[in-house]
Amino acid sequence: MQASTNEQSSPPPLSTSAPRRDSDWRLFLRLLPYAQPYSRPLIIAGIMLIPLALSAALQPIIIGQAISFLKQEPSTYDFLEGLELTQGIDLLTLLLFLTVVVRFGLQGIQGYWVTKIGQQITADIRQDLFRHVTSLSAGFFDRTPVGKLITRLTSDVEALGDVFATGAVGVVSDLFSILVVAITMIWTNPLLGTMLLGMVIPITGLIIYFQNQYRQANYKAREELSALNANLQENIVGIGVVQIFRRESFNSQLFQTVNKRYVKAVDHTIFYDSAVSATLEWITFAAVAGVLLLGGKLVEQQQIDFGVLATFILFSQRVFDPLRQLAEKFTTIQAGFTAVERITDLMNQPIAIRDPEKPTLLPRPDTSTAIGEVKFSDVWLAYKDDEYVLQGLDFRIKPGEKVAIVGPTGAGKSSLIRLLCRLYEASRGQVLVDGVDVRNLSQTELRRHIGVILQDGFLFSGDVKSNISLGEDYSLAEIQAAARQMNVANFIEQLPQGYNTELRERGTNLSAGQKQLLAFARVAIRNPRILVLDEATASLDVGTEAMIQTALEKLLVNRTAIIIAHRLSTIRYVDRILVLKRGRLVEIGSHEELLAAGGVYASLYQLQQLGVA
Ligand SMILES: Nc1ncnc2c1ncn2[C@@H]1O[C@H](COP(=O)(O)OP(=O)(O)OP(=O)(O)O)[C@@H](O)[C@H]1O
Repeated sequence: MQASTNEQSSPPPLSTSAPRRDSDWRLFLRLLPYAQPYSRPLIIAGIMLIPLALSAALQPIIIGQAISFLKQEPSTYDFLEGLELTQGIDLLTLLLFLTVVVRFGLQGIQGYWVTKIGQQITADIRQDLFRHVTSLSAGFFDRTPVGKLITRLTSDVEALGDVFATGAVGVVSDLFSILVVAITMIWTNPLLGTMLLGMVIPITGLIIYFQNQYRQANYKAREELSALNANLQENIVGIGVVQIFRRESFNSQLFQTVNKRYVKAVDHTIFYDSAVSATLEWITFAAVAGVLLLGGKLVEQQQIDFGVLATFILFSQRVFDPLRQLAEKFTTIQAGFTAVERITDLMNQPIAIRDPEKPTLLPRPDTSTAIGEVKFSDVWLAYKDDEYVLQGLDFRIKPGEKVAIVGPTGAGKSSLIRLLCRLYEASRGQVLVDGVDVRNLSQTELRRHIGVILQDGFLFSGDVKSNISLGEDYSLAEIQAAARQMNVANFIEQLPQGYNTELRERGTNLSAGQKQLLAFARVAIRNPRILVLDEATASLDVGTEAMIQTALEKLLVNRTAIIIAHRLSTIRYVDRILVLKRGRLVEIGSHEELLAAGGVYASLYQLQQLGVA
């Protein structure tokens, strides 16, 4: 099977400056699958909107009726006629009180419910996003700054959560209220009703315009925030280098530039946010003035009563009330939509390296066949289109063989290992483990059988025990056995809480050698058939290195091993040496053979002997 193109070079990067803007409706639809599990409570919350909106629309009518009733106007409803003054007023007060109870009661319950569901939906999205991001290929992480990813996983998801938490999702009920109030107004007095609605429509248009502008500005602001976080993250992770090279003030200036860009972007969002609030402020007063002007004339001409006029003055506030509410929730909602855009952008990142539908299993060890064979068959790799960093690699490593890979820096040693572990996929050719193409194996199966020890043994925050087991089901006895085998048991037992001692994130409370030995124990417990060591013995003192060498010798027994080493003196014990140069395999042979051949290896060796390289 030959892969035709290099998959990892094709996926689009996370979008940056130019916002790819979807309509609100399409964004809303993307959220729907998350809402589905909560459809029942959401429908009940939706039904609650009906009495809520009705009571909002009824209140101005009841107050208008009270005025009409007091003035004994013809527009008084039939059921009030014939009642005594106190009786009628009591009845209307009771009705008003009922609408108030319905509104406050239901609004509270509905708000609580929706917020709670919203938080659950947000948590589901966060969980999905985490799962997706951790499945993305190494290529994606190579081109995406960590700070940007963290922003999307934290503050973007949080911005979405805020839509629910701040009750901004209540705009649905606000919009429904506008509809009910509009119908009631037309039914009460078509002329005044039409006039008020005539004002609502262009204002809604204006608000939509400002909303769009706000969204664009907000997208930009979020991008700048990502850049800010990426810069921060880089400085914190690289603090050692920053301080040693006295780059503090230079980096501070760089940070200031990013910081200023962020402030500028946020300024734009504030402008559109204020524009909406200001528009609604004056329109409400303009509407009351309009009703007074037109309504006053109608009263004069005795076309309507005072009660109706009072009803419409209240309506003119009520109809803009939901719009005002919308404006208040507007920032949160737009930030929420921006967040959905950015979250879906991340969700849409294709998972470049997938497990096959029907994965093959690696042959199990039995007495007749040895396991741990590695074969590269005409393998090419380009990180970027057509820039091949590995070219036509063709070799076979026998089960149990110890092979070193050497070559000048940038020759492609680490890239070769990435292909073997399928962190990247070959642009052309096949990588086979025990005769099976790595693309036909599940990643779990492949990586279970390859133990990798990197230069910097990364430690997770957690105790020593869990840093060896890495969440898999090993008993304490097994963990202790692995630690003993790798000469690290004594050290662990001397720690304050032994195997339960908490290690700090990135293992800064351990020395490089101790971290290395823990990494050995982590691999030893898994008993892989192939061992990969990437510069594992670099940067250690002589004593620790001796300890590591003994541990390593034990680890190498009955396993295939591939060792990348710069210091050629450390790899004399290997069976064969593969020499890479500019992505090509230029020499293969034992130490003695290669020295005798007088090629690349021999000159590298001589340079190292002289202490030049
Ligand atoms: N993620 C990547 N994206 C693009 N190019 C890369 C990437 N990783 C490595 N390269 C390029 O591929 C080439 C081989 O790199 P690789 O890290 O495999 O070399 P190496 O032999 O392991 O080097 P060193 O000994 O310095 O670790 C280099 O030219 C490098 O610039």
